[in-house]
Amino acid sequence: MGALQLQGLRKSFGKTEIIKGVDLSVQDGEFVVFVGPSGCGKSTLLRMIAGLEDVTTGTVVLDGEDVTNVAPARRGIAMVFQTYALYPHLTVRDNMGLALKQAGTPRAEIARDVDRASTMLALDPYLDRRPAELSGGQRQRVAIGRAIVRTPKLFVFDEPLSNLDAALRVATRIEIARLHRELGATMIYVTHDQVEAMTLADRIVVLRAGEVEQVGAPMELYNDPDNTFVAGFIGSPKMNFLKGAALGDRADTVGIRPEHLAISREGGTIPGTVSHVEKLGGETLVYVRTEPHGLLTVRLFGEHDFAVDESVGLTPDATRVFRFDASGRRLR
Ligand SMILES: Nc1ncnc2c1ncn2[C@@H]1O[C@H](COP(=O)(O)OP(=O)(O)OP(=O)(O)O)[C@@H](O)[C@H]1O
Repeated sequence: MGALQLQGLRKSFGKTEIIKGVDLSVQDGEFVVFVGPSGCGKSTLLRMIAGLEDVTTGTVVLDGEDVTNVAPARRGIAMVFQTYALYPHLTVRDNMGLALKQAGTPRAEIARDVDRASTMLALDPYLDRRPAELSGGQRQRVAIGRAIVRTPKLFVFDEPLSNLDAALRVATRIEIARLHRELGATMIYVTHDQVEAMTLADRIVVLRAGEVEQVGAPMELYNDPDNTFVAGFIGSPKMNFLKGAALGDRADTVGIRPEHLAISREGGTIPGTVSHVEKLGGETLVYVRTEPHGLLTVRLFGEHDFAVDESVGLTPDATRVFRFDASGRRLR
């Protein structure tokens, strides 16, 4: 139940091709996250899977069935969006049970399924309220509950947490991870949030301008990126890119993560000047102006007192550098 194959998927709006040939196989029960810069086509791809957007060429296969031309409601896919799209005049209970009611499900069965979902999502105390009487996080839980009661083959989520404040985002993220474990359902999730992608995904799909750059488990992408794009996109703060020639390195570009760049007042391989310091509590980020590499980021654990305009030296941990050729491809 819930295996998905995308084969040669393409999508054009007018003359502009937005999705440029995507092949992807998602296993039953897998949690796959789409990430990529704004406008790269994440939502469009998700909407093509759900049937909300026509496919220009290619096929969508769900559970072994070609659903490319099947209407959204008949695909067995439940969708959760950034905006909750709840019916304001219906109670939480009725919002959650509506799809089942419309499908002609017997009343007792609806009540049982709604109760089960509401218990999973800790919504029991709110079943008789209307959406206006709920917080944003509670509303999003109702939208998720509405998806669960349909026992879909596949869940698709389009930035479901981006309207929530920081604390609620964390709580709801953990709930989604738990739901995935409990339901064992296939989930496809679009986000621009690094932490959501890293913590929720079994595999992350990195998209760039309508094409797949790399697919892999979060730590695989972090530890073994194929190119400068993936290396720069996965990880926050992002990887530093240095000029190989200036370091006497055979590579065009040398990548080093901020946590693998040592900083010292006594000097180092790369001289520079502190341009800015951010103390985040548990860690300190020091931004250092260098020649010819530009602004580099150093990540230190704990609190550190580097001052703006101070002269420092940076030294990359030689065992943690990534090498890339002039086209950005990884040299292994
Ligand atoms: N209905 C449409 N007509 C024309 N162009 C569209 C349409 N929908 C999306 N696009 C374009 O397709 C591209 C991809 O959009 P999409 O919403 O899929 O990107 P995204 O990766 O989800 O971006 P974001 O992270 O900003 O939400 C964008 O350039 C967008 O302007």
